[in-house]
Amino acid sequence: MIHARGLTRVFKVKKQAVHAVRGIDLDVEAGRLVALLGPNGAGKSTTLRMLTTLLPPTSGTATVAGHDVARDPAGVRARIGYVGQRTSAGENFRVRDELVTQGRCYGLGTRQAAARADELLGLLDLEPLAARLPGTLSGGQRRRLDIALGLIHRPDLLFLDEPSTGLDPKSRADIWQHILRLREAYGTTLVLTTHYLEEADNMAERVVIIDNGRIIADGTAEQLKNDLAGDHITITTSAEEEARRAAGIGGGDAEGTTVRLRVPNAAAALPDYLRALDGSGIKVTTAETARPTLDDVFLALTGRSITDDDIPA
Ligand SMILES: Nc1ncnc2c1ncn2[C@@H]1O[C@H](COP(=O)(O)OP(=O)(O)OP(=O)(O)O)[C@@H](O)[C@H]1O
Repeated sequence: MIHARGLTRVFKVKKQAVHAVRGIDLDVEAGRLVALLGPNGAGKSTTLRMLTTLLPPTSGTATVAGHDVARDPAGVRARIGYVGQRTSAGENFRVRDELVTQGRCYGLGTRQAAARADELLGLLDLEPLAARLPGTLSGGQRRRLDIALGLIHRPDLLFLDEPSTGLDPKSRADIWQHILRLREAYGTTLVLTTHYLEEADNMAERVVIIDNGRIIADGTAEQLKNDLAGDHITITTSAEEEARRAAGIGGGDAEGTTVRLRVPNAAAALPDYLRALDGSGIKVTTAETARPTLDDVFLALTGRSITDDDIPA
């Protein structure tokens, strides 16, 4: 469904080059749900905008839904839907009319557009809001309308740029429920960007981590966590001197009376570690294990947290 090679975009800002995307290779098979995860400014939106033909690449190639983004942008657009960060609904038509008008814009006949609008109103739980003006909808409801607008022409592939950003936790969960539901109903390939770690972790089948314009990791959340981060063991001791010794024994870091280790399988490693500490006369007061998060993966790869603000230009 997507085949991109060396996709690159450089912006010129006051004669300075901003390397937003630095040679991305990406293949996405039909029917997949892929999350592009990365900190602010990593290049996620720019990648999406190139794949959706909204922005020409500086170099590199991409075929999307069987059409080349540079040579046949109209062919790409006819087969994809795009839900951008800003709302796409206008203010003049009521919700259902907005959908029908959008369908007509995509070349559907009036009856066909109306039938499709009704189908999407049902799928996205917008039926009770069909006669409202978009301006009167809540953030989450508006987002659902945006998704319906992106789906009106039955695209094979839907791009969503930060679909849940700016929503409260309940509306975020609700948007995800609808995204998963439409995937089940239509088998649409979904490519979305997010900087919410838990969402990428829990919802996407595949997570592509982007940093500083490059793909730095690509796989299922479980694969990435197992291969790149490892589990954590955290223990506390009664004295700082004991913590330092305990860190030495386990190969971890001590901070005050707390020691953290990274191990491939914490549940299996903990009993041996505790025995070793006991044998060295170190008194452990608490011990716990934890699975890594995608932020641990990002940290292991870049030395930074994904929520850090200081992103290189
Ligand atoms: N039109 C533009 N002109 C100049 N620089 C731009 C433009 N669009 C993006 N950039 C720069 O390119 C880099 C990547 O931006 P992009 O919006 O793709 O990141 P992002 O990962 O989507 O971030 P966010 O999560 O904040 O949307 C940033 O340094 C940004 O400032």
